[in-house]
Amino acid sequence: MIFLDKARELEQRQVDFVEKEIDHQLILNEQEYQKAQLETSLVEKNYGQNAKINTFEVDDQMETNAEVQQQKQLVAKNLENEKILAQQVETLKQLKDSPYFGRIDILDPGEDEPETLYIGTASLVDDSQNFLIYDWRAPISSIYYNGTLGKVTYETPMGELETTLEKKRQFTISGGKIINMFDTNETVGDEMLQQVLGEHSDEYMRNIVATIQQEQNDIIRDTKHDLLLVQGVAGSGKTSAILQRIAFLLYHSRDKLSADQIVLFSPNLLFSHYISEVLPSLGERNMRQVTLAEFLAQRFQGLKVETLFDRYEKAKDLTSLQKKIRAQKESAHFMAQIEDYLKQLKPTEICFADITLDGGHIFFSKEEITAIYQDLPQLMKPAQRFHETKNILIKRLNKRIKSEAKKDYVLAQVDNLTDAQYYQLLGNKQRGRFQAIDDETDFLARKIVTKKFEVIYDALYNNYFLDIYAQYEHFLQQVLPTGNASFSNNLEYHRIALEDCTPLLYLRDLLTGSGQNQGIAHLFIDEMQDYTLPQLIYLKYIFPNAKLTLLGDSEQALFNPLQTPQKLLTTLETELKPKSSRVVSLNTSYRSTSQITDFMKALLPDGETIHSFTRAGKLPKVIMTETNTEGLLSLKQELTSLLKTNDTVALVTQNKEQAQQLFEQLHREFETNLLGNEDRLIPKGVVILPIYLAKGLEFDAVVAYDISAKNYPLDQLGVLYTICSRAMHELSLITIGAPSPLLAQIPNTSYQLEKRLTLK
Ligand SMILES: Nc1ncnc2c1ncn2[C@@H]1O[C@H](COP(=O)(O)OP(=O)(O)OP(=O)(O)O)[C@@H](O)[C@H]1O
Repeated sequence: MIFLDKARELEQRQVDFVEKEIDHQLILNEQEYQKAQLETSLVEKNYGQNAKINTFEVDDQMETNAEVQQQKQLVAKNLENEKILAQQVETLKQLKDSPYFGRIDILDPGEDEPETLYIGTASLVDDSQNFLIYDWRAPISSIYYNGTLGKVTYETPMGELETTLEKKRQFTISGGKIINMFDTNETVGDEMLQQVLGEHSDEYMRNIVATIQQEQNDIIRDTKHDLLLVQGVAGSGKTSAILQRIAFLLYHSRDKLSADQIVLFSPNLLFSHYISEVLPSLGERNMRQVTLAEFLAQRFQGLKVETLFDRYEKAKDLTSLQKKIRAQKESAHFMAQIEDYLKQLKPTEICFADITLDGGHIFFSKEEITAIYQDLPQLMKPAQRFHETKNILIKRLNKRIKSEAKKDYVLAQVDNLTDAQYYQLLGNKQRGRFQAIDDETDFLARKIVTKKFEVIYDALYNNYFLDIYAQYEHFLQQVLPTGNASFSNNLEYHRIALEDCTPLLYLRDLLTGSGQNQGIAHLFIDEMQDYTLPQLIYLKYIFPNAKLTLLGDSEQALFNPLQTPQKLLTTLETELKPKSSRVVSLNTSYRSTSQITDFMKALLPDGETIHSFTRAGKLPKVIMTETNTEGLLSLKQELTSLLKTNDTVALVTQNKEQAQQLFEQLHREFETNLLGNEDRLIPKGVVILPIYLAKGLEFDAVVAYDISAKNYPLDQLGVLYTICSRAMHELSLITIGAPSPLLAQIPNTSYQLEKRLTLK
């Protein structure tokens, strides 16, 4: 005990010492920051004055332009500098509160004395280049996450190194004071994790760097594979792992990779907001984030794109023929059929469209465009041929601009230009500096005509001379005639079904050679079980240089059938053709108490593979009622009781309709928030939301209502499992009438049963 107190005292002294250094660096940084701010404002002021210089005389104008450009560059450089300093100040402030969370003592081969290293969210180096804190992403820090005491190895850019881990210590430091510390031989000890997981849910997800588990560390630090498939049970830290992985990748390829080259497809806007603070808390900029709905809406402007949620809501009303058609459109084979279709497509079958000028006057007719395409060598690929057709059309447009510019009406317009219009059209050119006066007139006349024909250029640029909808219909008529009616019908009402979106885009992009983004280096897809193979194939196609990290849990599949991780990997290897791939399974659920995890496990036929993390809580409750009135009364009582000890209580429903109904029934008595598609914030108190909006989220307590045989037949397993797995500390299920058969397989020791019987 005395020894422990002594050790703690020594460690607190070390913390104090580091804090002093942080204070010192903070003062210096803040001074630098203020200096940089002052410099920027001086340059800006100077820039403002220069910009006011008389620009009527041509020479003055040239001089001013050059000076202004120089000033502009200076401002940009200063602002960049300011941004870096501001970021450093921010990092130092974060370190000041909690400088580090780990310590390792290592003895390198040939050394007599072990070296002590402290590990935190960022590195801290003193004036003599001594590392007072090592960034958690540094190669040596991997020992903290992976190693148990004794001989260990770690990867460095120069290859694998060996050392001996003599001590591993974990800390909780807050406000510069050690709250808790202990030595451990485990990878990262349970005690600290229990403490973190026992806390209440927050508006934002937190980073997990202090307690990353070994199997999560494997995902975070994997730089070898082009396709990393993570299949993890609910709450196993998939989302957490990818966010730390992004921070890791940014750190490791600092000079080659920027946050803009990373795209994360997230399940909904609530989730996007929920995870938005993790990277900034690690001193990194956020990656680009998009939902599939946003991505598609951008590409189908003017059409209402069916969302995953619409698809889910209407799934129950589909006829068996509709289901069959949808399954065909959602198969990888369908994408292959598009490729085959294009290989044998005749030029006359390409659905070119007229390009018209305002007022409907045909500028390039579809016959003219078809003829151009037809005359090009047959050996060319469709995309090349299309591209060449476009080039020829642009050349013809330029020729037309040239000849049109000579017409009298245009020359008359040049004569009538005001001074301001004249200078605006001249742009960077200097008045009176053309070789001949006619050149200047010709230049201006062409500018006027170019402006007039801008719509034609836009149409060419955007490939509007291809009627892609007609083309897709033509394709459907050839390969899946039964699938054409619904597509055409939707189009008439300016709608498009989700299953038609990616095949249509793929057809368009292959035909026109457009749509690809070579600059994206990493593509992350969360909740990948909700994506169809054509969607994944298309995303891989448009981001050809991106390494893929796909995360999912097939048990939480709301839309697609279950698949084992290995089978899924084989399918993805065939369809996405990565150079190297790896599947990682995460089987421990960290989110929920062990009682809730055990309950969820029992729901699943193969649930024994799930491990619950040892965090104790109350048994989940199953409240059985017989009538709607009784069910509602029990629900109100349960919410009241849960609100006493939980910040956020979520009533998660199967669909939007149920959520709306419950909101109507509750909002007069409870401060209740009904969450919809466009919501970004999760308020405290009672929130009501359909399951597809709760994907990826977690709440202190979850209530599932009316878990009756009618609402939850056996095929609703994925939905019920996902609802239950959103709960961190408490879970209650209320049944009305005959309970769902899904509850039958749960041993009655796994929950607390309450029966509310009607007194007749
Ligand atoms: N190593 C860890 N240390 C601390 N907390 C962790 C760790 N791993 C996971 N958690 C916590 O467990 C919860 C679930 O994590 P996360 O949301 O990343 O899991 P998930 O696998 O994406 O879940 P789901 O698929 O159910 O949405 C979060 O609160 C997260 O902070």
